[in-house]
Amino acid sequence: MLPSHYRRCYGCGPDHGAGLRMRLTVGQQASIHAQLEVTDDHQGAPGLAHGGLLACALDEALGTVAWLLGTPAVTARLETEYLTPVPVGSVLHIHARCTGVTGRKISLVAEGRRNGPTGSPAVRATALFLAVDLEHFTTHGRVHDVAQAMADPDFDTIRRAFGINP
Ligand SMILES: CCCCC/C=C\C/C=C\C/C=C\C/C=C\CCCC(=O)SCCNC(=O)CCNC(=O)[C@H](O)C(C)(C)COP(=O)(O)OP(=O)(O)OC[C@H]1O[C@@H](n2cnc3c(N)ncnc32)[C@H](O)[C@@H]1OP(=O)(O)O
Repeated sequence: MLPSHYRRCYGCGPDHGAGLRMRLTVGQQASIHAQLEVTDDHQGAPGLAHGGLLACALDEALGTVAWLLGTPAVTARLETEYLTPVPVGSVLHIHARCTGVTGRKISLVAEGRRNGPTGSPAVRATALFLAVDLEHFTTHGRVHDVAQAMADPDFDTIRRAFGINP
């Protein structure tokens, strides 16, 4: 299981009061498994998950795959296909993987399945991430949030990302 890359991240941060609190685990090669429990707070229509929120959950898993490759990266493009509605109370089993790297460009795909990791896909995403350096965050982020993130005792590990399954 990977640690959160930022304690106040909406997708994975343990210190985000209203976030998704996703837990992400490393799969084979450059891939990530994650689960999203769809709750009352995630509705877009009565009893159904909001599509943008599902895209967010896939984005989180996709970004974590890029992080596994040893570099922070940001979403440049994210295309989502919604195949079946996802009711409140479902657990979405997400698998995201890298399909190729060209220079700074990282191509990725993800699927979210209901009723277990081998259930039929409810949502799919194709994404392009761009590898960035730390200055991307220090230049664009709000100053006091950046300072707080850099004061995290785990910051050195976070900025280096991971060399799992190299
Ligand atoms: C200090 C505290 C730091 C704490 C954090 C530290 C580490 C954490 C890092 C990672 C976290 C780990 C896990 C992540 C989990 C979740 C992730 C969520 C991810 C997000 O939620 S993240 C937010 C949304 N995201 C943005 O906020 C991006 C805004 N955006 C930009 O910041 C720029 O736009 C950027 C950087 C994307 C590119 O800008 P740039 O100047 O670097 O690159 P440039 O434009 O030169 O493009 C180079 C080549 O990419 C092609 N290209 C570019 N964009 C394209 C597109 N859209 N479609 C197709 N091709 C595209 C060009 O066509 C060219 O291609 P070619 O080389 O072939 O010509």
